[in-house]
Amino acid sequence: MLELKQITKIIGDKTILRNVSLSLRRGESLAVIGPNGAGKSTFFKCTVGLLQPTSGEIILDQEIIKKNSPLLKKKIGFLGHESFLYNTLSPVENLRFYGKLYKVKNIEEKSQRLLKEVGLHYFKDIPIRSFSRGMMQRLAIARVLLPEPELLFLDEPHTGLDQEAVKVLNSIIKEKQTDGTGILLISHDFEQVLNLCKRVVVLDKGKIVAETEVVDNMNLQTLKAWYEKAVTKG
Ligand SMILES: Nc1ncnc2c1ncn2[C@@H]1O[C@H](COP(=O)(O)OP(=O)(O)OP(=O)(O)O)[C@@H](O)[C@H]1O
Repeated sequence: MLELKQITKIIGDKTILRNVSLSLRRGESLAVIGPNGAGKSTFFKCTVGLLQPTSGEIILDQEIIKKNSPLLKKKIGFLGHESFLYNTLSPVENLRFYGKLYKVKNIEEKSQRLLKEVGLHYFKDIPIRSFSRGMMQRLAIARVLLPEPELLFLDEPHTGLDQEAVKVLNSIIKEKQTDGTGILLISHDFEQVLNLCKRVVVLDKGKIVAETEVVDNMNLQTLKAWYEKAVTKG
């Protein structure tokens, strides 16, 4: 289980996150939504170990986590705004590279299976420089899944994707949920939030201002109305 306790991040003289506390269990799916500039990406970077919080604690399976901690690398798969893929390499070569970096066993077999799963099997040996955004994102997802993370953190993963790529991405996220993987989704897309998550928090001006369970009768309209109210209050 991941627990964030009173995370504050100050950069220069700007307080970007203020005492953010949250927890995420395996098999849970949590969305973080909020206006532009609310601090969502900074929150994401702190939780995946790319940024060190100014104060507060990140606890993963009872262990306090610091920036670049090996435990974070092992257990959390994250997909941020950068794909961390190499343009001159093919999908297979990219996965082989990351597989070695993360000491994955049976890299070749797992890579083939994942490339089929994300629909890139026919393009597996072509350098990715000519790939579309959707294809890149499919490969980025395969890269994240290769070490079989226990928690999957996704920052705006649907942005710029075509419908087919959205379908592939969502079916993978749902499959991982049923396998017990914890999902944290940062998104502007309320439809995807409703479709994929069971719990939603609103981050506004660096603070969590509201939280709700996604109940069965919640639709796009009720979610939006709840969000607007939370942001106006916050
Ligand atoms: N390295 C930095 N130095 C100074 N200010 C920063 C830095 N990173 C982020 N900020 C500021 O912190 C605030 C929150 O940024 P962040 O990118 O986390 O927000 P966000 O909610 O992800 O926004 P968006 O939805 O537009 O991506 C913004 O005002 C941003 O300009």
